[in-house]
Amino acid sequence: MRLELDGKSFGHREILGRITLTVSRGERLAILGPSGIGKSTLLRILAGLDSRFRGQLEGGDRLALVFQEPVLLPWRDAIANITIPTGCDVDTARHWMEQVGLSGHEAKFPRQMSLGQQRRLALARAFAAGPDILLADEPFASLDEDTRARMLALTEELLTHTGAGLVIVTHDATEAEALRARSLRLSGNPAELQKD
Ligand SMILES: Nc1ncnc2c1ncn2[C@@H]1O[C@H](COP(=O)(O)OP(=O)(O)OP(=O)(O)O)[C@@H](O)[C@H]1O
Repeated sequence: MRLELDGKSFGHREILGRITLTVSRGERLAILGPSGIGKSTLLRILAGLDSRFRGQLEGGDRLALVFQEPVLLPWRDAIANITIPTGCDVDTARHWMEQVGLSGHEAKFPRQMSLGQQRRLALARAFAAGPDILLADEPFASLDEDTRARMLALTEELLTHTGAGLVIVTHDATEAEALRARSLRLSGNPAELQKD
């Protein structure tokens, strides 16, 4: 995918300036920057969730999204939480649950799972969609250190295994390192991207 952004504003406030970004399969990119600078706004534009910007987005890639909140279907069990949104079959859903270490939890409802397990389920759902590029907005925030380290290692492994590309928004440069992602930093007003 390629984004050529000339600018993005909310009302009269110019949030993002000129930004050019290209990401393909196998490439990993981390977007760093302080709270409120426009990281999530940029990711939403890349995801096609916000089309009210000046510039051009060239797509064609299959995308999957992971957010800070797992955003699961509360009245469906774990397997259905993968099959319904992705359209994959039950065997594929089981395979991805196994990949993220959730074998045996297939019939559980989200509320019966810990936050770490729910996040892993959201990750399994994302990979079950067979994405060319995974777009992730702070998916490891507010996890305890051990769970965070395990989730980072798991995500790195699955990216390598599937060859999917990554754009991750994070406050934390160590996450970019753990994921072997190239770091770019949003700064300025309106914000632009600089090499970290
Ligand atoms: N829908 C909206 N309407 C108006 N202003 C918005 C909207 N969404 C975001 N903003 C503003 O745009 C700016 C950038 O927000 P954004 O959520 O992209 O920042 P962020 O870098 O992701 O922050 P954080 O790290 O805290 O999540 C903020 O000042 C925010 O208040």
